[in-house]
Amino acid sequence: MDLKYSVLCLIIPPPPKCPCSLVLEVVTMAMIPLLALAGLLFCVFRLKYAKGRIPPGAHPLPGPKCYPIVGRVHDVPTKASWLKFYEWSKEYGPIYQTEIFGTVHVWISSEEVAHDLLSRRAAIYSDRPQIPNLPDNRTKGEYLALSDTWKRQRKLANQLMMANASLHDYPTKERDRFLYLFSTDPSQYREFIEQFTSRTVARLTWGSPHSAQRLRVTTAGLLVTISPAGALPNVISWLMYLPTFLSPWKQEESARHAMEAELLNDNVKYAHDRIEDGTVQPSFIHTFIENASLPGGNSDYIEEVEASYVIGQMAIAGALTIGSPIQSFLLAMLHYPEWQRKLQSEIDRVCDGACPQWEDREKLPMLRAVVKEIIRWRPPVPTGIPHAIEQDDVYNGYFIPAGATVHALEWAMTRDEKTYPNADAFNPARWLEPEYPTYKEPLTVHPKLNGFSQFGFGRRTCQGIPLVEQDLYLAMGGLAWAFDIRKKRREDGSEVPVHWNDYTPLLIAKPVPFEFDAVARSEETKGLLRRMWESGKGDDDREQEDKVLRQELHCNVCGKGNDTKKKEMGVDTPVVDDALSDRGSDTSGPTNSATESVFSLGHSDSDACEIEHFGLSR
Ligand code: HEM
Repeated sequence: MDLKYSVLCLIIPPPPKCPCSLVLEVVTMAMIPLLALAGLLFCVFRLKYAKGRIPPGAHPLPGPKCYPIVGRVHDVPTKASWLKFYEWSKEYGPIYQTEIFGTVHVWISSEEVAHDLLSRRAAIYSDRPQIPNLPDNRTKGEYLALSDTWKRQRKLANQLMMANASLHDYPTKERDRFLYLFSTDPSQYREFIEQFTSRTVARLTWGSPHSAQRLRVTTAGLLVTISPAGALPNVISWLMYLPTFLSPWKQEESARHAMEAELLNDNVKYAHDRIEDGTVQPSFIHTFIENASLPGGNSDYIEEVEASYVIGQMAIAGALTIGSPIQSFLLAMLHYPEWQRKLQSEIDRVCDGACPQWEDREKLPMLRAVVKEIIRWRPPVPTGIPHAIEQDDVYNGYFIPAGATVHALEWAMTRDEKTYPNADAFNPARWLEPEYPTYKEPLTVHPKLNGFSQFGFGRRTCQGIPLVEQDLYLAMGGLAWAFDIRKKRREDGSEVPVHWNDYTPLLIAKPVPFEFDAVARSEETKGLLRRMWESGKGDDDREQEDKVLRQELHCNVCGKGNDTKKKEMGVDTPVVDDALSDRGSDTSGPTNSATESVFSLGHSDSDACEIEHFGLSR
């Protein structure tokens, strides 16, 4: 409970209670132990039932000894849980199981086993588990669940991606805008990166970046909702049976869900309005609406409201993920300056002093190798996105019960020394030189992201790879072209240390903040960056630009005007409104406990500040 509230309660006695609320309180108090007991019995029953089904000759999977009911929950750290699961894989092998509160979790740490099960036996390994804190994720059809639904929805997502395969010039425009903003204040790197990824995907999905900030808020909330380290019911699953009035998690999720629904509806309406006034821009929603009106078009098998969720999930997935490798890139450049120099010299030679464009990609294998190596070195989804198995199965003599949650442990796969010698080192050469097992020709095509283990297995693989590839290539290429990224130095000349592998704990892991200097590589670059912002900014940036030029920035919530902000930053640089939020990477969340939540409704000043900045009220 809030400390201020507890203190207030001591000073001011609460008002006398009405009989109705007393009855409610008594019923509530009586229900909690009953629900707890029912939950525990349910867990015991599920596990006993699963064990009773092991066919003759098969054995349970190896794994750490599990205690009744809780399993090994006490052993799983809230921070960097993937390191613990990786440690167990070294002890118990490439496939092992743990139990947590009645659910069997199967952990796969070898690509070969993942392909054997998730790809070759995809017919029974392609379901998604229920997310306890998102209880209707499997039934409602909003989050790609249940086989008929996800097959239909994936088909639509593929069609929309193919119809917009060029991605138009959205990634380039947004990259150009991002580089300039970054040059104004590199310490706001998380904010500017999140703006870049959410604006790009908002343009691609809805034809305009105007709702990118709302997308970030609802996405931050969804990440907490679905992450094991985000909301307690995801660990203690029987908490999902608490009625809404007793469950703060359900209350938060339903507020977030309402905001998400509003965002999706607004964007569909926006597309219809722009079609009507003749100013529509290419996007997934536009493709859907256009096709739906054709005979045999999309509306024959999918309704607009369902399509708005398919498209919305693409927007959410895009806003959630791509920022992680861009931040990891900055971290890698600080630890491996020699690779920064090599990358810069490839870009300078091939592009003749210009910023790399998507059309240059065939001639820039090192840049593509850096992109892929960043994802290998610091996997953005280190524990993978779980599948669920629909029928009992036996693999190499081991029994895997129906309903088990199956995790492709991406972190462990990237540490496999046979495939990635000296796996802890950031080494793009492993994709470029024939002596490495991962080398593949021709270098005009390889390395590329398609087919990489880090985007999943079987029928549920990531559907956003073309966008990831282009966004990362442009952002990392642009940063290397424009800046020298260096460790910060204190007044006495000593270096400010930068962490090596300290990442946020939610499903999408991002580096915790670190300090660095980013210096434009030449005076000419500075001028070019300003001109690139001019071409990258959208109509919606006019207001922001006015503020930049007039230096009239002001934070509505914390009350800090531009002077205060400039003083804090110690510089005389223009900043934009968005940049005032101190929660740039909150899609990954600062939590280090399963009970702390990034998205605690109205709980912290910075939440309130962000919501106000984004023009939201809940
Ligand atoms: C660095 C960026 C990204 C990474 C590392 C990543 C990784 C993943 C992984 C591991 C999965 C689960 C695969 C499986 O279950 O086997 C997944 C699913 C998915 N991704 Fe991505 N992703 C990224 C970006 C994106 C983007 C930009 C989009 C959309 C524009 C996207 C759309 C999706 C969708 C829709 C699914 C769900 C597919 C399903 O459930 O059938 N992802 N992604």
